[in-house]
Amino acid sequence: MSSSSVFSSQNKAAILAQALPYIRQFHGKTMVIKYGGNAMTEPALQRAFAEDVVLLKLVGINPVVVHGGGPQIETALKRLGKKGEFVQGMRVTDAETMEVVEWVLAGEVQQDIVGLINQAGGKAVGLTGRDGGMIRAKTLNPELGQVGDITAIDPSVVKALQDDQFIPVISPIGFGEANESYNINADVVAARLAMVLQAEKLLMLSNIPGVLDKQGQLLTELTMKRIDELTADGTISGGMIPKIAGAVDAARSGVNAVHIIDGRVPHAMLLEILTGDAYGTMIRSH
Ligand SMILES: Nc1ncnc2c1ncn2[C@@H]1O[C@H](COP(=O)(O)OP(=O)(O)O)[C@@H](O)[C@H]1O
Ligand SMILES: CC(=O)N[C@@H](CCC(=O)OP(=O)(O)O)C(=O)O
Repeated sequence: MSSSSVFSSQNKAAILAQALPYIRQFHGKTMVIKYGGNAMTEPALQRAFAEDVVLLKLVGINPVVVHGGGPQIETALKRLGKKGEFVQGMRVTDAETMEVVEWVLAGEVQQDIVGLINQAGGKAVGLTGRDGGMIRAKTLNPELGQVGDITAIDPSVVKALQDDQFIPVISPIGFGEANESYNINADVVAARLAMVLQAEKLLMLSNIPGVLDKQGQLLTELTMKRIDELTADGTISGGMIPKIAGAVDAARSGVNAVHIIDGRVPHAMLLEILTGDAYGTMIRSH
């Protein structure tokens, strides 16, 4: 069905006009967008995502993209006869896995996103946490190998790029005291960057409608108390653990709005930012 048969001209005009107060409110503000590996599997959806990012930039909002790539790393490991192992949503990362992680994230995944944003008319620049000395890390837990715990973030390279109208696209890789590489969960990087950049919003795009309860129903809003309950009873598990932890940290540290939204819904991010409609799960700081 073409979109013209769904929306009348008046409806389209109403939707566009609705965006104006949001464009005004968010002009000049930074929004950190976590683009999860599970949300980037469909070419048409990837193009829609890139268009949304460019549109945000063109209306004066500063998008900063932090990408994941868990499933893409998994595919590459499989080719080498290896299988990923996760503990509490973190990939156990031996030296060989670290090489694959860097090669996949800073290679094909990042370059695909950069290419699509540029094709859509933006000026994207791919970075890892090494660039501009952005993300310093240390070992999180020796049992997880080279999984990084962020010790410091220097966002000056991101700010410089933003000021020159570039769109930063960041791979979640950090570096340590001896210049060693660290694999950091992309949700954690996005949340920490949102905090240091004092972002207006942190949007996390995944392959689920939002946070679901035990019955699989969408929870549209989550308070800290409810998050504690859902974590304690195991409703929040696997990849949702670092996502929620990052969301909570960001919400508590002054990021105005933190949303977990469905990256499989075309333009969900744009609708969330530029209309009065609520999508996915919003995490509250109290
Ligand atoms: N309560 C929950 N609600 C929704 N998803 C959950 C929940 N608990 C665990 N998950 C899992 O978390 C996954 C999202 O995290 P992750 O796989 O890291 O996604 P991404 O790669 O998009 O960051 C979901 O696909 C789902 O399997
Ligand atoms: C330590 C850790 O788990 N790192 C992640 C980094 C990529 C990521 O976070 O990708 P998604 O956002 O697609 O899950 C990993 O190796 O899979």
